[in-house]
Amino acid sequence: MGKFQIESLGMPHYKSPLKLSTVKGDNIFDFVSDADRLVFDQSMEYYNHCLKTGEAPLCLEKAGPRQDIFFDAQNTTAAIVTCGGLCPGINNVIRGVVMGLHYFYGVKKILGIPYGYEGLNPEKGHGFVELTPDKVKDIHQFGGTFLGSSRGSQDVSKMVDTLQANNIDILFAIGGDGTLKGVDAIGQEIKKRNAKISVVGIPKTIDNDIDLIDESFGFETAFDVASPILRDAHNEATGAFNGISIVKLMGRDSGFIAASAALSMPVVNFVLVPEMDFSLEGEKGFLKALEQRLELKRHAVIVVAEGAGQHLFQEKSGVKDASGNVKHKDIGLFLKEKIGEHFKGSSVTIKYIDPSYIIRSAPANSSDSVYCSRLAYHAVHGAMAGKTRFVSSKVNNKYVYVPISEVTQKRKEIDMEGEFWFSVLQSTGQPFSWA
Ligand SMILES: Nc1ncnc2c1ncn2[C@@H]1O[C@H](COP(=O)(O)OP(=O)(O)OP(=O)(O)O)[C@@H](O)[C@H]1O
Ligand SMILES: O=P(O)(O)OC[C@H]1O[C@](O)(CO)[C@@H](O)[C@@H]1O
Ligand SMILES: [Mg+2]
Repeated sequence: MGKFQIESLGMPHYKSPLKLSTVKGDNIFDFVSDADRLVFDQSMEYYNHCLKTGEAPLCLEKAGPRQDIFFDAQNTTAAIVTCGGLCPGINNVIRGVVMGLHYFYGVKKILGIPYGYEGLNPEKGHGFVELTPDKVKDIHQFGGTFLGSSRGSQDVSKMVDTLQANNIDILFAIGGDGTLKGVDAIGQEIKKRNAKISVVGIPKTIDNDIDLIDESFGFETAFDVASPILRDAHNEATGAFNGISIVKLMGRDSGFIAASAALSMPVVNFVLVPEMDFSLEGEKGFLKALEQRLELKRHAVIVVAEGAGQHLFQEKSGVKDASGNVKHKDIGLFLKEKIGEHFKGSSVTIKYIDPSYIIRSAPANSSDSVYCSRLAYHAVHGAMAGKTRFVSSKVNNKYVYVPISEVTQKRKEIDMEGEFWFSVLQSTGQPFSWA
């Protein structure tokens, strides 16, 4: 199977109940065909490479409703699970999937799986929640997840047993890299058993660290919530002679939230992210740069991502969460302590702000709400067509289906040589390099 080729459960043999068109110009949306593809790498360099080598360009399958579908909607049971940390917009996605299944296709039975993959382990005794349009119609107004979530591994084989025992035909998993690896493993087990169950991922993480896709839903809301906190941190810093505000923002291994929040509220003087190597001491160290900044302006705002500067700790964090993710040492408090020691004896006021979970438990902003609905509808169309082990996503600003295995190979990080990071440096005025 070629790269980016979406796996299918079999020949679609039902006609879609959607009254769409197949001709252009009639003002009715056209069904999307599996042959509708979009070139992945749009650079001139890649175009020239393809011309030179005769290679066909790598393409992604366009998302959208198919004319022929795999599942008989009347007899289809779908299920939705949400796993990992909270993220703005989860409820919008749940709502969108339920509405799409019910109103577009007429699917009658939709089950909510409580508390993440735990809910697929009958020994936990969580049961299922029956989801109807009436039950989910208002949930987009709230942050969090209507279904509850969890971390921690579950036996893949047992989870597939549960799907089969409950005649579930489609599983929608809303989650980050771990969830997507999990649902891909479930998909592989389903394939081994030659069962006809479609598994679909909808990438969720405020860290925005899912590879290949433009952005994960909820990320924008997260830095939107962080933005006024930075404004206020700036007020605190300017309110004192040599005032320093340190704000720690989430971002386990990628610093997108810290960097985007700083760009959205351009009062930040230093952004420290996990992708960055920096030292505290020395002529080119962070403390020297901070000293120079205070000398010049008498205040400074520092935004530090949770996973930044872990190399500065003498001992690595040995602590992991239930899913095996490393729980990083507290870089915010560490910085506060080191800055305090460095400026000991001089008149410096340090304010430390840790908004922590506040940025991810908020409801989705308008832009994320739009995004969540569209991702959910596309997930429904792909699943009903019998596609499996794919994520509904946006790449190069277009809605596409991408094999889950392609987005879970590595984590997305800020490119330190890229224009995005350069814009952060232009905004903060911090040194381009710490070496
Ligand atoms: N390779 C895997 N196979 C099966 N299940 C997995 C795998 N990796 C992770 N999981 C499961 O996926 C679930 C969610 O994983 P995790 O806690 O890492 O959150 P996440 O989806 O990555 O979201 P977040 O962005 O909050 O980290 C957990 O129940 C975890 O055990
Ligand atoms: O404390 P929890 O719920 O395990 O989650 C913390 C982690 O989850 C994230 O918010 C991603 O979902 C990370 O930024 C953070 O490191
Ligand atoms: Mg994760």
